[in-house]
Amino acid sequence: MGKAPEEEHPVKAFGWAARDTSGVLSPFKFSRRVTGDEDVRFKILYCGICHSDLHSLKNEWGNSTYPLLPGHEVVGVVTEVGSKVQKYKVGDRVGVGCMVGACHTCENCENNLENYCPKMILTYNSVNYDGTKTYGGYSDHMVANERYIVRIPDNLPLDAAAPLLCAGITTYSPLRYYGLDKPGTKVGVVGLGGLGHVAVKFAKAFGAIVTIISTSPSKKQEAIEVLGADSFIVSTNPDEMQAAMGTLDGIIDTVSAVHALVPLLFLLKSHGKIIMVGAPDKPLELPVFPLIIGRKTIAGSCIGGMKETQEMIDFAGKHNISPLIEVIPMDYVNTAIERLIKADVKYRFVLDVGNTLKAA
Ligand SMILES: NC(=O)c1ccc[n+]([C@@H]2O[C@H](COP(=O)([O-])OP(=O)(O)OC[C@H]3O[C@@H](n4cnc5c(N)ncnc54)[C@H](O)[C@@H]3O)[C@@H](O)[C@H]2O)c1
Ligand SMILES: [Zn+2]
Repeated sequence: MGKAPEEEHPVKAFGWAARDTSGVLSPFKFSRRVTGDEDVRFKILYCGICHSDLHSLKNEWGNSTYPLLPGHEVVGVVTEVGSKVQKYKVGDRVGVGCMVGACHTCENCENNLENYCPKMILTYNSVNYDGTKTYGGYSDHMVANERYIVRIPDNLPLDAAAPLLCAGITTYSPLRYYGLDKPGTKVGVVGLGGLGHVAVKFAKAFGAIVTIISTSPSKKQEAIEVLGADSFIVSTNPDEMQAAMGTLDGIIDTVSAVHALVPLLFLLKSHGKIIMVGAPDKPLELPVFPLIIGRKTIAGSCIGGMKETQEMIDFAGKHNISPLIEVIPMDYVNTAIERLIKADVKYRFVLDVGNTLKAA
């Protein structure tokens, strides 16, 4: 039997965790390590709620261990730094995204792609170098090696910057890697939630012509007037889908549940690509003929490396890209999760941890 979460490390910590697959969160006492030589400790002020938190809370991917304390869009202010920390000082505005560790010797790590390291340590529901569990950002403070700390640009509000640490990098990285970042490129975005709406903002900032493909006609006006999308297709409307056939260079697919790929393949030009970032818990159906005809690609992408994450958030600062958020108190978290299941959020819940997380 290992030690209780509260006794594992010297520094007391407090947050909200789920104890079982019901996913219901409640106050939870645990502990975090002392600030190591290369560590940055920060007080958490805000934490975004990603759909991955929901998948994990309810063990939809089959890999959850409990207690599970989610949160990987974590921002706050530095309270302590280790003696060898170079880049940060007390008072800096910083964040942590989906990872807090990797092997640092494999080919991916050497190429600044810690996100593809087989030994990547996730911010929560993962195992630390010392064998203890990782706990996420629905909590009072965080400690991480400075390599996994991101500096938040001065002009970005901290609450709205939080979602960039997952939703931001997860959409920025494939737009860049798959060449969908060129002015005039025709980019489709499927699923207008947390990831999707940020994908629209980045694609627009790159100069792309952006089409949203959504099941919800009610989102159209805002998508065009507020998010700046160039067009909006209702995926359940055959006429609109038919009219857009063969028009897109690439599609970022952020849908969190099982859905049809073939209608999306038909929207692509020849040589077009669909990049899957949404992570449904069950396999999607993929007939190959719509792929062969027109030499189309279906690919995937997982968050982004730390170097690219800093680049992404600096780009967001430069172009004033702020996710649209609904800031909520900590004790609203279970209601927020229920609303996220119904896609009832525009477009990201962000927990006001700093003002509303009360120690037991
Ligand atoms: N690849 C990665 O690195 C990565 C990173 C973060 C999140 N994710 C995954 O991306 C997905 C989206 O995350 P999010 O936080 O943006 O979620 P979200 O709930 O904010 O958005 C999901 C969107 O998908 C739409 N949707 C749901 N079911 C649908 C269906 N059957 N058909 C069409 N549209 C549907 C919803 O209306 C919503 O707009 C999740 O599966 C999440 O786990 C992956
Ligand atoms: Zn996420």
